[in-house]
Amino acid sequence: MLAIDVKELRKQFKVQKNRSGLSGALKDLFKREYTQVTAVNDITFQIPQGEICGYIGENGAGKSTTIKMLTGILVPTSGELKVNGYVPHRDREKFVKEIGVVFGQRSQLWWDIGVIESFQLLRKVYDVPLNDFNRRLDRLVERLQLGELLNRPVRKLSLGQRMRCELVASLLHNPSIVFLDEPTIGLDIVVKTEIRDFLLEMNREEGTTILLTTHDLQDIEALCSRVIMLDDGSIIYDGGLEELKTTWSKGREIQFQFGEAMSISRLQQLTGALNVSWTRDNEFTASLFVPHEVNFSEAMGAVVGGAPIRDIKIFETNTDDIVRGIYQTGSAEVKQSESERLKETVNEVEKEPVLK
Ligand SMILES: Nc1ncnc2c1ncn2[C@@H]1O[C@H](COP(=O)(O)OP(=O)(O)OP(=O)(O)O)[C@@H](O)[C@H]1O
Repeated sequence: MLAIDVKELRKQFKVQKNRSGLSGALKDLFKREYTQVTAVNDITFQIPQGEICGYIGENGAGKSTTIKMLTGILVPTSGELKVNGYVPHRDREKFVKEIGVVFGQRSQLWWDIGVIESFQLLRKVYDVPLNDFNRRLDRLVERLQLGELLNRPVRKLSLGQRMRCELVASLLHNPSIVFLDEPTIGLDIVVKTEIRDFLLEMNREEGTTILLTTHDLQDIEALCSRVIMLDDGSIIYDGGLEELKTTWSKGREIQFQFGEAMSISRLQQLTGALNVSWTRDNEFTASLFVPHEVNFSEAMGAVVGGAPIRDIKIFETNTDDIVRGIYQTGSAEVKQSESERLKETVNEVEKEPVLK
């Protein structure tokens, strides 16, 4: 059975229009006008059990709305949706026992009471047998080092401490699917790493399926083999993270610092017929973009063998840049070749006066 099975899922919100000015406000009083916002636009995807999948997109792309439908908080406008075989908004009572949810920006713990009391209340909500609860709580408390925090009220915890408690709260009933909406938001790198390690371990040992929403692509790199990317309510990419990186990074950039001044025509002479492109930073420094289809050592050898070199730096395109590029074009399909882009840069540089 699939953990998550979504077909043509859509969510539209009816939003009241506000007309401008006093007369507009008066008109609004007597006759309201509404407009439709399509937050999620006929998306289809499946997640097998035991997978950790990243769900990413710019602000307002529709991530939280999807998670809210998957967890039964919102009713879809149309489409089909099954989580562990249940229709979330219909089978809520049975369904909630199988899922854990963490909304990084909201707490499921009671603010003024001790953490342990919140956990005990959640045991009652989820109807967890006392022995199972105690066993699981002991393990989680030890693993996430919460021992000293259990009797403190939630309002007195730091953000990192609270987030570790939120995770425990979402896992006390041993769910097989966990939805994490920005679980590392605002945390320092130490706590982020602890949480990532814990999630990986839980996935490995217990086979827990995780759907993770985040703006921190290092969360995705550390945890997810697959990523679903959303733009304006539609899925624009669904596949492996490595595949996304190779398809989109297009190649590598080598920055050369030369021992003598180099003109753009001399640089181009060095690499001859190779399908690479140059960007000249100043008279002694230039960057060479080598697309994946060009042999990297051949390109490097052509330059090193033909000009005096002082220093070389090699840059891989990082995931943040790749994803930013996709967000900007709004599609993981339509893309301008990186080498074409860099050729344009060279043309612009050529037009500039040569630095002396
Ligand atoms: N209750 C609502 N009523 C009206 N519009 C809504 C409602 N909830 C969300 N929207 C709209 O739906 C769209 C998607 O919002 P959503 O919160 O799902 O995006 P998101 O990808 O989670 O963004 P963020 O990264 O900022 O949390 C936005 O245009 C938002 O304004």
